[in-house]
Amino acid sequence: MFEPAQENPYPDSHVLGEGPEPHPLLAPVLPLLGRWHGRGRGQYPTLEQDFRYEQEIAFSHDGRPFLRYEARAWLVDADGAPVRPAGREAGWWRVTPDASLEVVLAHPTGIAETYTGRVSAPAAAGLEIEIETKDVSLTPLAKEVTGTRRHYALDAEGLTVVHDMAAVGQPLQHHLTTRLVRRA
Ligand code: HEM
Repeated sequence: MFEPAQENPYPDSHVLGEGPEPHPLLAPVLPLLGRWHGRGRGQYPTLEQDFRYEQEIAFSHDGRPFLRYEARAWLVDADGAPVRPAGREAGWWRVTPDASLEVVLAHPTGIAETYTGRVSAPAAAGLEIEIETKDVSLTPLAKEVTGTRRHYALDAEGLTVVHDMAAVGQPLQHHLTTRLVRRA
């Protein structure tokens, strides 16, 4: 009934210089492009114990003014051995002409978040991004999350992500900090 489909002519790229030319509006966030891997520590007042994890993050683009974002984490024990899969999320980071960000993220735990935020470059080769939820939407079985704020800081050493969360009756406070390096 249909002709055979052709190869996708608009592939995503994680690497500058490969694939489509990045859209000019992406300039402020281009240092994020690529695959990142790191370790983190987490806590929340409702949890008996703090926890450790590893995380992979990937940012790519298809030539339009947004990044595709995906992250997955797994808990590790004190020796770094894997314990079990943990948080996963995926979404889109749209960059506006005034270098503001509009971010949409979805979680397998029934949580969908929209964020607004901004990019700043405080030091040469550095990058700081802060995004805060505008809305959080929950499926019936999701845990109650009412807001989150994320801070991304990129310097010569790598990428640090700090994630604060208001959830399960608690005010906005620290849940996660991850330190990542670019994956070859
Ligand atoms: C690196 C990613 C993440 C890791 C490693 C992580 C890890 C954890 C762990 C270990 C717990 C304790 C419960 C359990 O053992 O499953 C937990 C609880 C929780 N997390 Fe996360 N999390 C991550 C991301 C997120 C995100 C993105 C959100 C919200 C959008 C979130 C919201 C929550 C909530 C609401 C709880 C339940 C607290 C409670 O019921 O007392 N987490 N997380």
